[in-house]
Amino acid sequence: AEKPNVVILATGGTIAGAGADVTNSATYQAAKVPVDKLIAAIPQLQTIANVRGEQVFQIASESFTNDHLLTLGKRVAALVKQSDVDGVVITHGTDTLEETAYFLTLVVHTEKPIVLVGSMRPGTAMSADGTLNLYNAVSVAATKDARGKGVLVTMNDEINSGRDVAKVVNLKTEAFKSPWGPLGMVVEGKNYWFRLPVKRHTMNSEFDIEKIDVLPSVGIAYGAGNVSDTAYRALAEKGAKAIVHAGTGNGSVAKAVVPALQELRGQGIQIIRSSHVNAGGFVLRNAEQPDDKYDWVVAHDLNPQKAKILASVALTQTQDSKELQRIFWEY
Ligand SMILES: NC(=O)CC[C@H](N)C(=O)O
Repeated sequence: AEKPNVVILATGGTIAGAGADVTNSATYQAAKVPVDKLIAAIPQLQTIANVRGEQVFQIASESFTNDHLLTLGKRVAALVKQSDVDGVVITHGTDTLEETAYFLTLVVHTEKPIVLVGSMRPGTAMSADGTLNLYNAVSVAATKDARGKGVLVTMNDEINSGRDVAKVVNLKTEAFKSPWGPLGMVVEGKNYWFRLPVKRHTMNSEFDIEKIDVLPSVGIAYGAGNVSDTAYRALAEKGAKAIVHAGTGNGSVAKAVVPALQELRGQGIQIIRSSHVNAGGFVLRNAEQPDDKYDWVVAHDLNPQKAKILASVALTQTQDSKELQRIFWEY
């Protein structure tokens, strides 16, 4: 049989990082090594697929903007339409990898595998994890088994859903976890699957990158003890169309903040209650706060940064809070 064709879109991050010494596992510069060098370092890639690379960006992922998301999304959407492309791998910094993975899950209409991958150690370090992670990502993108399962993330031998995986530990190579468990494992270039995502994604999404040219501004403000309403009001003043409340516990909102959020909702800004508990928040509607009365939205199980992505994608299509809540339940 002919080998599948896999395109690697490189965006930077630690997987393209370089340090001064082999002992530098955490002190290094991200986004240094070009994609052709990453590919050339793993000749075994060519035994599983015809692999070619494109350098889309060369940045650390904390500097991703909405414009980067749109540029990358449109490139992925164009590639998956080509008959000579069977799968796409995206190398990415790990800090916002979960945001990009979720964004692509929402807006790219394809059954072809799209796999995001990063690393926790630069390629110059002892026990660098990038080569195996990239080999695994290409092997997943090259297989028909990965089709129709939504955007995937391969790190540390696990295959996770791009929808719910998050970076939950830094420094460790087991940095990425989904609160609902991995979809599968990849071992010696073979993938083994155990579950499927049930939320709407890719082919079944009502959103389409080809119809999105601007993402509305959505801000995140953090809940903690002794919090004030300053950050919420500042985001509103700078033109946020929605504010994600990165709340404590079940997205709870401090007494000092509730009046500001009621007022901002009155001005038309959408208020979205999420939770920043890091092993997986789960916000219940009308539990901690009377969301129906205040006309607020709850983020379901999405962490604040994923809630921000879904809100900005959804706001390209609706300004209605009920519709927004439906979208937060379905995606
Ligand atoms: N491990 C990493 O990739 C982190 C490096 C950098 N902060 C980034 O996200 O691009």
